[in-house]
Amino acid sequence: MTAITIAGALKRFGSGVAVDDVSLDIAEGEFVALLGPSGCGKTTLLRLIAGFETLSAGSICFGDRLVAGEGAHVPPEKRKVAIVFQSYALWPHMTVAENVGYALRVRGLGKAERRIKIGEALSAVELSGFEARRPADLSGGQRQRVALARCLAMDPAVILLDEPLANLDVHLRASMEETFRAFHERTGATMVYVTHDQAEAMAMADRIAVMEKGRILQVADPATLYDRPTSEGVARFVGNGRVVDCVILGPAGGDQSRVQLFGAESLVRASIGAQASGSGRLALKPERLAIGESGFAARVRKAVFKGSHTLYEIEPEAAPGLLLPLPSNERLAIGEVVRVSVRGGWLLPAGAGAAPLAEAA
Ligand SMILES: Nc1ncnc2c1ncn2[C@@H]1O[C@H](COP(=O)(O)OP(=O)(O)OP(=O)(O)O)[C@@H](O)[C@H]1O
Repeated sequence: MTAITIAGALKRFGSGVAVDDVSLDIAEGEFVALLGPSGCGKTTLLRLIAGFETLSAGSICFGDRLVAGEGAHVPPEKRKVAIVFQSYALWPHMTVAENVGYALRVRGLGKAERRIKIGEALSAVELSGFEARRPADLSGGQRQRVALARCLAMDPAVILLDEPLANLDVHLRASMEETFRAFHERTGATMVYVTHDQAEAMAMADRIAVMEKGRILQVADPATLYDRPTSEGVARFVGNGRVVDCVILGPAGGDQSRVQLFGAESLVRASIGAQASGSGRLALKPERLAIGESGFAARVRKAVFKGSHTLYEIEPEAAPGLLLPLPSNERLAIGEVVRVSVRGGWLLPAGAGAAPLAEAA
């Protein structure tokens, strides 16, 4: 397996910049997701890693080996990368075993060796016994697992995945997330996974790079991205967050600060770079708001029953026109005024930037 070092990667298409000065270190055996809205440059970055695009500036190394940049461009077939796309691109006339073993045959491996590698690869995706089936006789999820087995049999240094679950229905996606996770644990492969679906990225990746307009806004493990965003863009994009104005009253010990929010005082978490006083920007996740006895006053404006809970939209009395999502099991009437407390708001670092990123899907 191979570490990937991307340094100052730039990709221009004509006058447009698709990937803008991206630096990212991916450790050997790490599972990194590239997450962001449509057009943010994640597929282009993946294609640069694969070698399908040439860099306009910067460099990419696999381990110690320079594969792109400084006049070098190692072609895709020499990079030992395997790619899994949305469309599985299986040969319909070949059996599962033939599909998985095709590239091995082209490479000149003998029959016995091929059989072993095919067996191992199919076992890694839990498809042992499916060798003789044809793609038409498989479900969508099984086909995607054959595509995974095919790339595994190639013994790749790096596995790149471009929205591989986009064509599958919701139930299948959940079970395929499990398959990818198990596959990663079992193989220890270095994996880079492109998606615009944050739940998918959160469920699988060791770290997530959130991209916007060709740049990486933040790279962190899923919990850090969710709880400690460093920019307004990430705070909004991840976990359907909202960013609101508050007044910082002062530190409250540890990483806590006291803030005035919609006319009530709250304890929130603060980053090291957060200001000690003055006006601040507070990141709120819907499930960190709770209806109770204390807190700011807000009017219930909308209610959508979701089965396990009801998703309310509340309008703080101190901020007319601002609607905040709040999931709750309480039964509240539209128009009712409630008290809302903040549990675990996150005071953004000063200068976190107000660049808007498309709301999460
Ligand atoms: N071959 C190309 N020629 C010109 N512009 C391109 C080319 N490929 C990508 N772009 C542009 O580069 C930007 C980034 O595209 P890219 O496909 O990397 O985004 P993405 O985040 O993967 O989006 P999506 O999720 O929609 O696939 C877009 O503005 C796109 O139009």
